[in-house]
Amino acid sequence: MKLPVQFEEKMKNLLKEEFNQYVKSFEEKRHYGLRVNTLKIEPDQFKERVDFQLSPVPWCKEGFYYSEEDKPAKHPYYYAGLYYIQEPSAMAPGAVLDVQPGDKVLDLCAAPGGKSTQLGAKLKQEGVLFANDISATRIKALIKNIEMAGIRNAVITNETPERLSERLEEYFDKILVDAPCSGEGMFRKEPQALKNWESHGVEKCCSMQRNMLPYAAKMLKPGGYMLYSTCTFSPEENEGSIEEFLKNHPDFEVVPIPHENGFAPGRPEWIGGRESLRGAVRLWPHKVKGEGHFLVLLHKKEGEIKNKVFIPKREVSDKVLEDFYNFMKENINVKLEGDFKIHGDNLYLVPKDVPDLNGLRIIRSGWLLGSLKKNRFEPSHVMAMGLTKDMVKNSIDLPLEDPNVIRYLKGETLQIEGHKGWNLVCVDGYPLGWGKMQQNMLKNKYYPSWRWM
Ligand SMILES: C[S@@+](CC[C@H](N)C(=O)[O-])C[C@H]1O[C@@H](n2cnc3c(N)ncnc32)[C@H](O)[C@@H]1O
Repeated sequence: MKLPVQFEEKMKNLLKEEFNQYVKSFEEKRHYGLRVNTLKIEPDQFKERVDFQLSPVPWCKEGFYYSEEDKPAKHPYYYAGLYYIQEPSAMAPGAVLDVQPGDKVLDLCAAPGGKSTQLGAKLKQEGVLFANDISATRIKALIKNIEMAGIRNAVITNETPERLSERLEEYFDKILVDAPCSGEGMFRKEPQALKNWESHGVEKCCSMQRNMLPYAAKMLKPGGYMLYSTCTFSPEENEGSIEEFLKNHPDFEVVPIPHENGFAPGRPEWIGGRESLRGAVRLWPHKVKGEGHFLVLLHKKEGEIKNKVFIPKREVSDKVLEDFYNFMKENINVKLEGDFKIHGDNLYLVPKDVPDLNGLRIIRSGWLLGSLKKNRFEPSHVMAMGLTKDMVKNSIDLPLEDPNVIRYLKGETLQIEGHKGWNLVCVDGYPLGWGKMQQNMLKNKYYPSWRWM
């Protein structure tokens, strides 16, 4: 691989005798990874069900390397949201940030959602995940990935960190800032990263990172944790951006991340930074089976919350929800508790304790249940993905080898027997979407834009 001369020279100066080993890693094959979605299945069960050649990623207990021949993106279980295809090093930030069910979590730079889906799984549907990204195009993949994963407690926003911070001051327990960066760690995985490096230089990225970090800090509760990560090697964007941040935020300190599983320490000496930055982590492609990454965990000092965020009472009248309640009575075995919200004709279940967000660019206010049409409720594909088979009255459970699985995913009508009306179509018990049964024919309600091609 031809690396930019300027980049090679810089890395040679930094790494000295280690440089040869480092640069040799660019000639080696990249590693492929997938992360099991524990909202749907446990890793052990998953391993038994698939015939991929899996071996564990040391730093992420749900993460596995797979072989190039496995093709996991072309498997019905992928469509059922049982796993997310993720570069192994990219699993590290979500593994290190200790998210607990019930936490309020922000993923500030979330698209396409690799880390959001990981954090969402850790929340186990309790608490709230705010997944934000500034890019209106990249956010489309974020929506799809969160919805496919069956995360019911996510709010998706398309905002600047500054505007978010005006409304969500001291609100979050945990924040991930997976910052835009020059992407040097991705040169081996994505040749496009080399081109981006030339247009999105280190300097430009530093300024974006240094600009957003104070807003992220403002949104963190006293006593909360913030994880900053990049997929680049440049000291300026890593130890440098954090040194700059810590200079202006004495209420934050570095929490050392254990240097195990091949994790190498931060290098404060490269930017004349404080010693505690050695507690950061660098993932080097010549030391781990994965691409280049940097992570640092920061803790905000304990203290009183000065800015209590106002949580409005959301009430939608039973009259408006009548068709929805009728649908629930006929089709769903559980009661959905919480606040409902209507946008246009879309009905959402809003996660607990979400503040008033009026005026912000909200892409999803919570779990999109469906739409209130004239005299009926139409459940959404997103609702199907967030359900389990035992939550519905009627389902059609197809075994993996049944050709109807692929037919369903292609959007075809199925000649099949089942209960009249709405059915949750599953593969081996895992929901794929809705179908509506009419006289031995299952009308396919699979999302047209997600179809198997
Ligand atoms: C490294 S990528 C995030 C990858 C993502 N966390 C994942 O795991 O899939 C950085 C993201 O930051 C977004 N971004 C850039 N500037 C931003 C800003 N000022 N506020 C929020 N997001 C921003 C980009 O659109 C990009 O999607």
